Amino acid sequence: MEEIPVSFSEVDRAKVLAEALPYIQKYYGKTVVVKYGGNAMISDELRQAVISDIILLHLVGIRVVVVHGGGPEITEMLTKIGKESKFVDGLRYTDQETMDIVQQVLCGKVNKNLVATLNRMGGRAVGLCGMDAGLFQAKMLDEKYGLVGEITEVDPRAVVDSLEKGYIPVVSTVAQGTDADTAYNINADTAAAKLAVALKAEKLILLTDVRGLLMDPKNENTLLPVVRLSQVPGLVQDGVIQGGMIPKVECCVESVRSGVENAVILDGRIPHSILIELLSDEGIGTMLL
Ligand SMILES: Nc1ncnc2c1ncn2[C@@H]1O[C@H](COP(=O)(O)OP(=O)(O)O)[C@@H](O)[C@H]1O
Ligand SMILES: CC(=O)N[C@@H](CCC(=O)OP(=O)(O)O)C(=O)O
Repeated sequence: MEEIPVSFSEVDRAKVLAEALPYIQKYYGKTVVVKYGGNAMISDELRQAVISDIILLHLVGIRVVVVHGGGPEITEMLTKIGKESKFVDGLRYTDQETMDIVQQVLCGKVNKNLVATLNRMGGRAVGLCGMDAGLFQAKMLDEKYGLVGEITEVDPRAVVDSLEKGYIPVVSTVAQGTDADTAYNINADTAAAKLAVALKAEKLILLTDVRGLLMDPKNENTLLPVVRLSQVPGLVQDGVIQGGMIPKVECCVESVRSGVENAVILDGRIPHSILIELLSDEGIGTMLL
C-alpha cells in the first residue's frame, strides 16, 4: 500500500484535535464561567489567546460566561487623578470617588473593550454589569472597606437570556445597592463564584498570574494539581495558602460546596491555558473538587 506523505507534526496535530472530542461532548450545552483578569488581560498576545479560546468554546456549543476584573486598570486610573489605592484584607478600600472610577473603568472601559475584541475576533458578545436587570444585588460588606459590597442576591436571567440567544455574556462586577442608593464594588473572583452557582455551572475557571496553588508559593514546580475541599483548612493552617490565594481558594470552595462540579485556578500567562484545561487530557492548573 502506498504511504501517505504526512509529517509527524501533522499526525500529532490531528491527535490533539481528536483528543478534544470527548471533552467537547462532556461540556456541550454546559455552562462554564471564566473569570478573566490580571496579566492575561494586560498583555495583547495573551488577551488574544484568551479571547480566541472563549470564542472557540462558544462555537463548539459550550455556554461560556466571562466575568472580568480590572484591578490594575482601576489602580492606573486612580493614580492618574492623584489618588493612592488602599487595600484592606486584599479588597480595595472604596470611597465614593473611588467607586465612581471603579464603575467607569470596569463597566465602561474594560467591559466594552473586551466585548469589542470578542466581536472583532468573530464572537457575538454582549456586555452586562451587575446592575443590569438586577444581576448582582449587594449590601455594604463592612464599613472598614467603604463601598465594597457583599452580594445578597444574584438574578442570572439577563445572562441566561443572552446565552439562549447565542451571545457570549461579558460581566463586570459592579453591583446595585439594596441598603443604600449606591453602587458597590465587588471582587471579581467572588462575583464569578456567585454567578457560577446561580447558573448551576459545570465549571468555574479563575485565571490568575501563577501556575495554580503551589505547595511553595516561591517555587512554580510545586503545583498541586488536585485539591479536595477537605484539604483546604489544613493548607491554610500550614501557611501554604496565603495572601491573595486565600480569597481565591475560598471562592472555589464556596462554589463547589454550592453545586459547581469543580473550580480551577489556572495560569493566564500560558497561551491557550483554557483550551488545554477544558479540551485535553492535560490538567494544567489546580482543580478544587
Ligand atoms: N500557595 C500559593 N500558591 C500560589 N500563589 C500563592 C500561594 N499563596 C499565595 N499566593 C499568592 O497569590 C497570588 C494570586 O492572588 P492575586 O494576586 O489576588 O491574584 P489575581 O490578581 O489574579 O486575582 C499569587 O501571585 C501569589 O503571590
Ligand atoms: C472590592 C475589590 O477589591 N474590587 C476589585 C474589583 C476588580 C477586580 O477584582 O479585579 P482583578 O480580578 O483584576 O483583581 C478592585 O477594585 O480592584
